[in-house]
Amino acid sequence: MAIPYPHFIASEKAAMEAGLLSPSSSQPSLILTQDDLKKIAAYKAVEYVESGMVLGLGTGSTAKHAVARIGELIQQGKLKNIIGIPTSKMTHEQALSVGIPLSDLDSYPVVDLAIDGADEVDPYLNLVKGRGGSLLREKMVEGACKKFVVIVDESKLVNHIGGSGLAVPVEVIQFCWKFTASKLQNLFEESGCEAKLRTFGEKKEPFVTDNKNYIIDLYFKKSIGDLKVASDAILNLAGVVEHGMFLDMATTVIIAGELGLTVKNK
Ligand SMILES: O=C(CO)[C@H](O)[C@H](O)COP(=O)(O)O
Repeated sequence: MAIPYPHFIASEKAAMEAGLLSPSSSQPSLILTQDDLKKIAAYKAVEYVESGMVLGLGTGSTAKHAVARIGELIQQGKLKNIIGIPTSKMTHEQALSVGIPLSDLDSYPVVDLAIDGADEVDPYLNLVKGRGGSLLREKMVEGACKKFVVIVDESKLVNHIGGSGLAVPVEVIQFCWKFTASKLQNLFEESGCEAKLRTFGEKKEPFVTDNKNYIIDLYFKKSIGDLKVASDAILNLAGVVEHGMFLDMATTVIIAGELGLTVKNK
């Protein structure tokens, strides 16, 4: 998606660092893609990183720009003694490839800062995550961090979680997943909920997470209602491992959009 973007207002520094703007251009005039916006938000978030930090490394097409940038700054000697805690096997691979030393929550139970994308962000900074399938490890790592910076382009902003009509993912064990899916759907009957097993490929094989679980995607026709009540009800079902609503977890959300960067703090 190309977004016409004639006036770059708030994020010239981030755009320059992201290689999207030359320092010599006096009248910035850019056509930015959605991926450019993701990169700008990611580079801005990396400004929060300091040497010596234990860092939660998110997963997805936005977070991958942050991981690449952190690797670049380590290679340039501008960041030292960083320990990365990846939130997926994919991010683990990428972080190794760009030279970020890695560890895990067993060795580092307190994470200084995590940077990750999101699928939805509401006005209270509640999130939906996990459409990329990594919600369990993301919730563990991001739940252990002192500061959680979320990076999104403006297409991720919603008025109500689940209100976009797109998936709210729930990670479930494989055993009798149909039973769990029907329990989930019944929980939210009044919200017009449809529970669907996530599949991939032409053969529609079940998508299997890094933890060898399945994902049931919940689609809501009407409001989910109170998010904390919904969260507790989902987590109370045997067979459910975790869900993708990240309530009251983000401390900062960086949004890249048509008018530049917006930074929202809790
Ligand atoms: O939760 C996630 C993966 O489990 C991602 O952070 C989320 O899906 C956003 O991804 P992207 O930056 O590719 O839009």
